[in-house]
Amino acid sequence: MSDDTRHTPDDGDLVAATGKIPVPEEVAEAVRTLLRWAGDDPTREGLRDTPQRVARAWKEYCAGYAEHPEVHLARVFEEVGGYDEIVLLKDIPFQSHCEHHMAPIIGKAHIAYLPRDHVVGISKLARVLHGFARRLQVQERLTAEVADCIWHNLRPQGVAVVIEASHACMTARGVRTPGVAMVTSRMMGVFRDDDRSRKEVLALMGLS
Ligand SMILES: Nc1nc2c(ncn2[C@@H]2O[C@H](COP(=O)(O)OP(=O)(O)OP(=O)(O)O)[C@@H](O)[C@H]2O)c(=O)[nH]1
Ligand SMILES: [Zn+2]
Repeated sequence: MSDDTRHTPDDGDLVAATGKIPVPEEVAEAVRTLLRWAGDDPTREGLRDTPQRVARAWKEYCAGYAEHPEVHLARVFEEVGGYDEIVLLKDIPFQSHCEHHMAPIIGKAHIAYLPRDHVVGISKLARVLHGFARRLQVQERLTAEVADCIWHNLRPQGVAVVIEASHACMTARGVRTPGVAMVTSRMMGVFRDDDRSRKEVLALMGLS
């Protein structure tokens, strides 16, 4: 018998062969417990692989815990022809999960800043958003974390973040009220201190 046939696959082999991370048995068992508690039979065929799927899905929903979103703001560009007006990334779709019910939060964000000397690659603002959104959140903290990250790492003259989202814990359960959007905002620097700048950025976001 060759070494290969006696070989027991380990975690590295599983990742290499399927691209899937291994799921610890205690995590799978926790999902089985939840399935039983919900009223179903985790041994029936359709649910047999569900614990692994659910566990991997949660790793994906919560991938932000393994990220440091500020790294996306490390590379800046200074040759912008003296551009010193608002930069806005509008209608960025995102998904998060509320920390109270672990239910989806689905919405869009508008992220703006007024540069000081340098700008950042525009995709990086969306990367910062997703880095914080892929965690268990409340919308207020998500809004604040995105704004603070840009403020402290880019050191711009102003930051404005507005998030509009619907919470499945309100639409699919509990009060069961669909069609409701929660709106949160964080204004920093000139957008907080200067009425004209704040009005300008809100108008660009289509919110006034
Ligand atoms: N402020 C805020 N509240 C949130 C967010 N996500 C969920 N919630 C709310 O968190 C609250 C938790 O309330 P609790 O009374 O502890 O939980 P509950 O009994 O399940 O509440 P109901 O959802 O009203 O049934 C609910 O009112 C949710 O709507 C969020 O991002 N921000
Ligand atoms: Zn919730």
